[in-house]
Amino acid sequence: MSARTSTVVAIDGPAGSGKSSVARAVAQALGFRFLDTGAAYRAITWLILEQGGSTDDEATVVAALDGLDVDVTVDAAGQRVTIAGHDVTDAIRTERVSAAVSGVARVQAVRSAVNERFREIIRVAEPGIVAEGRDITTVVAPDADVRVLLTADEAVRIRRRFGDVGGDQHQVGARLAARDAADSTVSDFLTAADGVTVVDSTHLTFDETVEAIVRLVTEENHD
Ligand SMILES: Nc1ncnc2c1ncn2[C@@H]1O[C@H](COP(=O)(O)OP(=O)(O)O)[C@@H](O)[C@H]1O
Ligand SMILES: Nc1ccn([C@@H]2O[C@H](COP(=O)(O)OP(=O)(O)O)[C@@H](O)[C@H]2O)c(=O)n1
Repeated sequence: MSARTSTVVAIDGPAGSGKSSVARAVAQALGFRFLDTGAAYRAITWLILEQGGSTDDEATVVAALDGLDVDVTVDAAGQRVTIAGHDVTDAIRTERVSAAVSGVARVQAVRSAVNERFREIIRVAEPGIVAEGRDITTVVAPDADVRVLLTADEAVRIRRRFGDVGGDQHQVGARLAARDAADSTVSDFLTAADGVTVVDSTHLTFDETVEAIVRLVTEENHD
């Protein structure tokens, strides 16, 4: 038994599996906080691109950590991300950032720095928090009360992402697959670790997916 009184729900999974939208809805249903950890990696990526750098160059990525002032805040109104005082909540969602973010995520010094901040956010969250990303169930919060690997077939994930961003479906699919391939060399979010429950949303509606996870939390709290 941990001394923690709040409930921590950890969700990992590949791109387009529904992590951020489902996690946000689960948090709303339970009255919990919500943490989208990918936003921090995206913010650092945004900063490097803004400065004209390339995330392919590890030295550039490490240099961006020097004096880094990235803040992920979560309150009732949702999550805001600022970097060096700029609100980048919307700017970090562009395809340009998505295409470059894996270069930042593979740098261990970045992961250690952001994980420290995530753990602090999770530690103080009341009455609970839903945190989602690629390594929440395994590295950031392996002791979470409920740990979920949210999956869906790749074709379905591509269709969902295409529905959000539009453009050329073939290109959207190629980019999503390339990002998952790069990210999976860093974190294993394609197979469930011990004690992690797989929720496959391929044939579930959005609401059914949210309900499946809320049920896991409710069951855990009644144990
Ligand atoms: N079970 C589901 N059924 C249908 N659409 C879904 C489902 N889960 C998520 N979506 C939709 O798929 C899209 C991608 O979800 P998102 O939360 O951005 O995924 P991720 O954060 O894993 O990349 C969103 O438009 C979301 O509403
Ligand atoms: N816990 C996490 C979360 C995100 N990431 C990285 O951050 C990127 C953006 O994450 P995201 O959750 O916003 O991605 P989407 O699947 O929502 O597009 C991922 O492609 C990973 O490179 C990570 O390495 N570890």
